[in-house]
Amino acid sequence: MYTLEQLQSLWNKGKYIQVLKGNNDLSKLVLKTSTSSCEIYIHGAHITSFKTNSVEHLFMSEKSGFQDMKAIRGGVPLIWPQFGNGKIQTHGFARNCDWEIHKALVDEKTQSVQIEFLLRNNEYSEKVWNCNITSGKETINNFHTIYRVTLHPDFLDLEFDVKNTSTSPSSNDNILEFQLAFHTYYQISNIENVYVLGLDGREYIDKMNGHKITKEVNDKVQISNETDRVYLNVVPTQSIGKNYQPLQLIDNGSKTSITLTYDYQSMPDVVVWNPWIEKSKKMEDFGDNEYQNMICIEIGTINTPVKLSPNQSFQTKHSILPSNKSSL
Ligand SMILES: O=P(O)(O)OC[C@H]1O[C@H](O)[C@H](O)[C@@H](O)[C@@H]1O
Repeated sequence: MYTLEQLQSLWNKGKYIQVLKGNNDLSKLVLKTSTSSCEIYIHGAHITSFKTNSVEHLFMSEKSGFQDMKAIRGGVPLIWPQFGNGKIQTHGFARNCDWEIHKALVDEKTQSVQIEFLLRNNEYSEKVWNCNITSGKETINNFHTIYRVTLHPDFLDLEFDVKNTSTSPSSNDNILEFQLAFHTYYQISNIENVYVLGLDGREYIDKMNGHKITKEVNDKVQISNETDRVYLNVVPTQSIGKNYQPLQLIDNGSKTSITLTYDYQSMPDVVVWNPWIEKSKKMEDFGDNEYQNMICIEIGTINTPVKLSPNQSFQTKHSILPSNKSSL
């Protein structure tokens, strides 16, 4: 475990990258370009702020704890290797543990700043997360995971790479199986003012209605009650018979929009979540009325987990592109 001073001497890069003391004395990285900024906690490799032209795009709960082994509420929690409930803790452990800083790069030509985090199997993961193997005996999952965050002057790139580092000779054994989601909380003027484009005609698992598979019939998806849906295969296809509409969050209150692009092959699912009134009251680390100022649009691979044989790798990418105010 590095001290703040050690992290600063290793990773500070002039005006572009600074390691600072964040909430509850946890260390955070502050990335800056001429027009944008981003803050990332080492705890969970958790992005807590992304601004372009001084406008904040991410919602953070005022009641979020910043505690060891707990997730931060808001920003971009990284959900890996499990989404929701399952064999290990809800939404996996990547959001609850400290990541290693692996690389820091400043590209003056493209005006971008990049941080690379690394997570490998560790004492904790080895205790809680075993492989499914065919030969009977359970073994630990061996993995090498890279999370790359690149801040550009007007958008943010998130890349996630996983390698199964098991040395098992049999490809049927030691399969690394996981789900993944970028569980992003967007800051909005008010839930009444927003809608999501790009989901029309898609099927979704409606977690508020017994996981019923339902077809989205709205061009504009608006939220007016507790919403918890996993949209499936949100991949552009000809069969829809309409022009391709990218996934977009429109806020008519602030007159802004955010376009979300992602690698459809590796991350075909999109979650839309808002806890609404009753659930907000039950969540300890979330304000009673904060549901009005956030919406989660989560890109991931949830319905079909990824399975990697020993030595196989997985790579994916997601970008968050805010518009200029004038574009609406
Ligand atoms: O409270 P958390 O573990 O962070 O989960 C918050 C929410 O995350 C996702 O969006 C799930 O679809 C929801 O079912 C869950 O309530």
